[in-house]
Amino acid sequence: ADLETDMDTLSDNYSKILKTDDKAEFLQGLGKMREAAEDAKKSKPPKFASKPDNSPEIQDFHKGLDTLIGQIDKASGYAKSGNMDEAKKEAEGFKATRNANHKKFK
Ligand code: HEM
Repeated sequence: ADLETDMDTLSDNYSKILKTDDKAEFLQGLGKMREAAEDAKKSKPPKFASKPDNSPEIQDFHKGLDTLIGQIDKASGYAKSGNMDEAKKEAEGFKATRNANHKKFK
């Protein structure tokens, strides 16, 4: 998918997971977020469209997505072991990653 579509998928599922306390629904939403974040690595931010893949800008873009993926995996781990409170707390932390990366790349 293109970057905008991946971001819309991140956004839709992020709203869902913040609203639910249902473990299965939470994990399903995180799974879709993870796929979208991985897929986003195939694109470049429009403002850095002409930068090569090995440029500092694109490497830093990938690093931002990997940070989010790491947080998604942590939240999944908590949810799988039944600790929904910790899982939701971890998910709240996605916001800081989103905001920091949007400042640089959006
Ligand atoms: C929970 C995490 C995130 C959410 C919910 C989110 C959501 C969004 C949304 C709703 C948009 C606007 C899409 C549109 O124009 O239709 C957007 C754009 C964008 N986001 Fe994110 N984002 C997240 C994380 C990130 C991360 C980690 C990065 C980079 C490492 C990133 C980079 C961008 C860029 C470059 C755009 C502009 C895309 C374009 O203009 O084509 N986002 N994001």
